[in-house]
Amino acid sequence: MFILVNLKAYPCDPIEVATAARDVADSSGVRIAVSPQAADLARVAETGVETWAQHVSPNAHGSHTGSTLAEAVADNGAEGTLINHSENRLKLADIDGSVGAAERADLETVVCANNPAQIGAATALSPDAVAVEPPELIGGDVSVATADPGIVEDAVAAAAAVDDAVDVFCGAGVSTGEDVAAAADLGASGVLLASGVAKADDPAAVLEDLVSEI
Ligand SMILES: O=C[C@H](O)COP(=O)(O)O
Repeated sequence: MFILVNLKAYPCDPIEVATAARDVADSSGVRIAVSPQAADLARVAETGVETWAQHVSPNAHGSHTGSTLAEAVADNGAEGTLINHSENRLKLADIDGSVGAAERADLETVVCANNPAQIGAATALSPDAVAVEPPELIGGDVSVATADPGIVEDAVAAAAAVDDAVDVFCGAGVSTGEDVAAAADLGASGVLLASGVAKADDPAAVLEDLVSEI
């Protein structure tokens, strides 16, 4: 299982989380990545943790004020990027463009989607992975794998029907090792989570728990 921790715009210390994630990944052997604000990418990457961007623009170099270029995040240490997160939705053409931009910059890609139908469409764009996240469960206390296991199973089936080389992750409300194990049992090969770590008093303890049943 891949554990991808999105720090969103939470007021946490990205270096504290990154350092804890690096240490837990090293001691457990579990793949863990941290996705900070774009401005924090370089210093998070310097900790040695696998570092992901939260978004990349479909644009290439040029007159695109405010864009976050795939090349720029890669140059600042990112190894992958989220695309089309529920809190940063893109048009289909821009999702396609962002996947292409990420591939040009050698970034791994996870395209987020709300439901299995969107997962099928996202899979057709050939990212490395897709992530299903029911928006109503994001930021809550109940894991998607507990609250709506069918959506994870349906997302896995929807992706496999299009391209079984694309991995399927799930997210929303994931905060414990039990949640990660439940996601794996439903066919997910990774989890995308945020508040469980970013809002925790002790992020290291949460990360230790997250890997405890893998
Ligand atoms: O990117 C992460 C997801 O939106 C899940 O967020 P959450 O773990 O706070 O529910």
